[in-house]
Order: sequence, then structure tokens, then C-alpha cells
Amino acid sequence: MRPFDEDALSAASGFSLAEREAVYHAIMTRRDVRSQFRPDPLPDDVVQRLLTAAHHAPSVGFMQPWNFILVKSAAVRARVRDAFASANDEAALMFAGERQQAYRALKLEGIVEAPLGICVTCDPTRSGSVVLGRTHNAKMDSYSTVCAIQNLWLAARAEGVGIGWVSIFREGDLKSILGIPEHIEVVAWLCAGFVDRLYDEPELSVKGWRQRLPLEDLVFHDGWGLNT
Ligand SMILES: Cc1cc2c(cc1C)N(C[C@H](O)[C@H](O)[C@H](O)COP(=O)(O)O)c1[nH]c(=O)[nH]c(=O)c1N2
Repeated sequence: MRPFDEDALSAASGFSLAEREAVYHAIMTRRDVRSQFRPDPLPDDVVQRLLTAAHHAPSVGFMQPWNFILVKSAAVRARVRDAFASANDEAALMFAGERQQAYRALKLEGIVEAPLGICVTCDPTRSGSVVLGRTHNAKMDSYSTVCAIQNLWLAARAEGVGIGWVSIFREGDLKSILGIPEHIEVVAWLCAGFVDRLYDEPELSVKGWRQRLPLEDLVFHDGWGLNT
């Protein structure tokens, strides 16, 4: 088998060239969405497909530690937006001078504008206290939940649904608004709604906050710092 033979590659992967390109297209054009949400509600079948994609993520010891709290209520989303605003005031103060001005000019959430909020949580007790693969690193259940979020985010891209991850909260505020038990970890608040267009590049990059790093600076060979 020649290494880049198209037919052999398709046969080996089970993906046609068009299907392979579609995977990369979703990855490269996925964006974090803050302000371009359309107000029309997401159909239940679309939401179900996104959640099914999330639920097929890898998880440590096949723990599946996630839950998804679907928040359509405008009143609840308004309370969540207020919790964001309070935390965001604190966050802004942590940047100095012009950087603080620039921070305050960024729109960092679409909690009220997006018709659906999805709070994604992680239950560290989901499969008992000793978990295959988590014995030496307790964070593995959170990492698994993040894999579910990324699956959802990519599926959403293909469905024309924008997702915005908002993390500027005191966790206790979200827990109290949503009645989340103490032992459950809040991993993400996702704003979800249809979008007509997306930025070609990360919005933070377009707005001059921070640029994508060169990949070659981040790849080492056979040891830390060895990149030649
Ligand atoms: C864990 C985590 C947490 C957050 C984010 C992402 C992730 C992975 N991002 C989105 C983030 O800014 C964005 O992904 C990067 O700027 C890259 O842009 P694209 O996602 O490629 O559009 C994000 N964005 C935002 O406006 N408010 C936020 O609170 C957060 N929080």
C-alpha cells in the first residue's frame, strides 16, 4: 500500500476524501460565539444530536461523568448573566492600564441573547471512588467532560449552531442559581443558538487581544524544549 494512495486511505479509514475534509472543515472553522446569536429557539432534534455527540466523547474509565442542564428560561439566564457581570467586574480589575480598557471593550458572553444555555457539569462520584485511569490524577474526570464539550462544539459547527463558552463566574453563583449539589463540579456554561455568520479567525485575535502562536514553537521532539 502506497502511503498517500487516496483509495487505500479511504479504505483504511472508512472516510472518503470529502468526509475527511468535512472533519477538518469543522475543526478549522469552529468559533467561540458571543454576539451573533439569532433569537429563534433551537429545535429539540438539533439539541438532541448535539448532546448525543457530547455523550460519545471519550472518558476516563468510561466514567461518563457529565450532566447537561438545559436552560431555556429567560429569567434564569438573566440571573446567570448577572452572575457573569459581577465576576467580570472582578476580572477586569486584574488587568492593568490599557489592557484593562481593552478587556472592558471585549464582549465575553451572549448569555441572554442565545436562546439556550447549557451548563455542563462533572460528577466525580459517577462510578465510585476508584476509577480506572484516574487513580493518579484526580483531574481526569474534568478532562473527560471537556472532551464532551469539544464534541458538542464541533457537531454544533456542522449544524450551523454557534457555541460560546463562558467561564467568568464564581462557581458558587452558578451552583446556587441552578441548584447544583455541592459535590458536582461546574465545567462550562455554553451559550447556544443559530448563527448566520462566524468570524474567520478567533474574535480575540481579530480584536487584537492575542494572536495564534506558531505551531512549530509548541512542538518538541524527544524532550521538553527540544524542537529542532
Ligand atoms: C475553557 C475555556 C473557557 C473560555 C473559553 C474557551 C475555553 C476553551 N472562551 C473562548 C476562547 O476565548 C476562544 O476559544 C479563543 O479565543 C479561540 O477562539 P475560537 O474558539 O477559535 O473562536 C471564552 N470566551 C469568552 O468570550 N468568555 C469566556 O469566559 C471564555 N471562556
